[in-house]
Amino acid sequence: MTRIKICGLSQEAHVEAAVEAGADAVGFVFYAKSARFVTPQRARVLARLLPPFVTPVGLFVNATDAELQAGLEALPNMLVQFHGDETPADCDRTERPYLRAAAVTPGFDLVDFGSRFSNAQAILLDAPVEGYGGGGKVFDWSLVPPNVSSRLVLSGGLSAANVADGIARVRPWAVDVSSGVEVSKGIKSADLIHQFCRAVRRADAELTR
Ligand SMILES: O=C(O)c1ccccc1N[C@@H]1O[C@H](COP(=O)(O)O)[C@@H](O)[C@H]1O
Repeated sequence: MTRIKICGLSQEAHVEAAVEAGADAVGFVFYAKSARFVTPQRARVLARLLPPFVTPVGLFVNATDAELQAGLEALPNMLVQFHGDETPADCDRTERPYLRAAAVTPGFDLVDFGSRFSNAQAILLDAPVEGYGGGGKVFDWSLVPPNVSSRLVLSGGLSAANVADGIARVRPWAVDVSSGVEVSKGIKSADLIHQFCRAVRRADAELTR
């Protein structure tokens, strides 16, 4: 079963929609330059709506120790997503479970990346975009080698229309979406969140037939 993360939430209604739709994780963007930025205090309010077994994820881009600490104080049970230029040592700073994002370009060596970030719970594959992420761009899925030992989260330009294809080709542990469930940059749609989660479930059902 492919796990689902809905990222970049800033409104109560969309956190509720993600939970109702069956998302396994919801992401809060602690990167001030993002259109989806929320303060740790706001994320804390939103995360109170989460039931057990739905994981809050805090997304950081080249954060300072103080920024990381503020996020962790607001959401002590969060999974950390490093989506910038962080080194393995940067990611190990918090001693917390984390996802490490990688921009996939021709020549990208996923095996080497996975062994450098061996403490990551999963490697999150994204397209190279300006502003580090959340660009709604799909990368070339054929660049992902088969049978990599790292757990993979597929992201980058996913939507209800293409997520089944992505799952069939990459066979990721989880998928992550932001732009593809928005009506405009930073504005989520409960309807699109539901459509996305239904498309993932259909894709899983198709693969087990
Ligand atoms: O969402 C953002 O604004 C963002 C900013 C900086 C780094 C990452 C960001 N989001 C992550 O980018 C990927 C792909 O998103 P999209 O579906 O293509 O819009 C996803 O992992 C988001 O969590």
